[in-house]
Amino acid sequence: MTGATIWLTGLPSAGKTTIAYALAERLRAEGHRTEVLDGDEIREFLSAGLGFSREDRHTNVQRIGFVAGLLASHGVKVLVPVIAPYADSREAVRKRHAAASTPYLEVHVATPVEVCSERDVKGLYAKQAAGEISGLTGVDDPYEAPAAPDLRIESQHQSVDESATAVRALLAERGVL
Ligand SMILES: Nc1ncnc2c1ncn2[C@@H]1O[C@H](COP(=O)(O)OS(=O)(=O)O)[C@@H](OP(=O)(O)O)[C@H]1O
Ligand SMILES: Nc1ncnc2c1ncn2[C@@H]1O[C@H](COP(=O)(O)OP(=O)(O)O)[C@@H](O)[C@H]1O
Repeated sequence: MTGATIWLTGLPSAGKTTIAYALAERLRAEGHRTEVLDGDEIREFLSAGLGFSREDRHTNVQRIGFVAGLLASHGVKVLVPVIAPYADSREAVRKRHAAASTPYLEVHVATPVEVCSERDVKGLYAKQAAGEISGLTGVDDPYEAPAAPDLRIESQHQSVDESATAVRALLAERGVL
């Protein structure tokens, strides 16, 4: 079975987690070994204690990239719904996968910040607006959008099912399925 890391990058509430779990369910039903490395879970365990400074986000992304690469090298389809706001952090993960000849695909869930802040799944945009938190990605903290992702998803114009189908089609096109 061909393994791969599929990184879903984008702003909070863009739809990364929802798409990852929807696709994971489908891939598992088709018999593919699949894992989701959810940012929130990782921050509770593997990256416990890390915050949201540039340095901590970089460390978080490198740790997740390392684990994803290991799993992928053993034939697992690894879905990674993690913001990964810095281009150099993502590039380092991509390079390590390339060095190990492990497939790596980058999906930009490119939902505009206006839509994300309306969805506000975790209430973070409201908290930032109320001055209760700062350093929120895409609002008062940087998000460096990928210049050339393998796929760009505009989740504001499609259903979850359509978004998951688009990512699945990318995997098929790149010979990962
Ligand atoms: N300041 C700030 N900025 C961005 N996100 C914040 C922040 N504080 C908490 N959160 C919540 O933590 C989740 C982001 O963690 P990640 O590990 O995906 O981010 S990162 O790649 O390390 O930047 C992210 O999850 P998602 O909403 O699923 O993206 C947020 O809910
Ligand atoms: N096409 C779509 N893809 C993904 N999520 C969507 C889509 N359309 C609407 N949504 C909604 O947007 C929200 C995205 O939340 P979530 O997946 O937690 O975002 P993130 O993981 O990027 O923070 C969910 O409530 C989801 O139902």
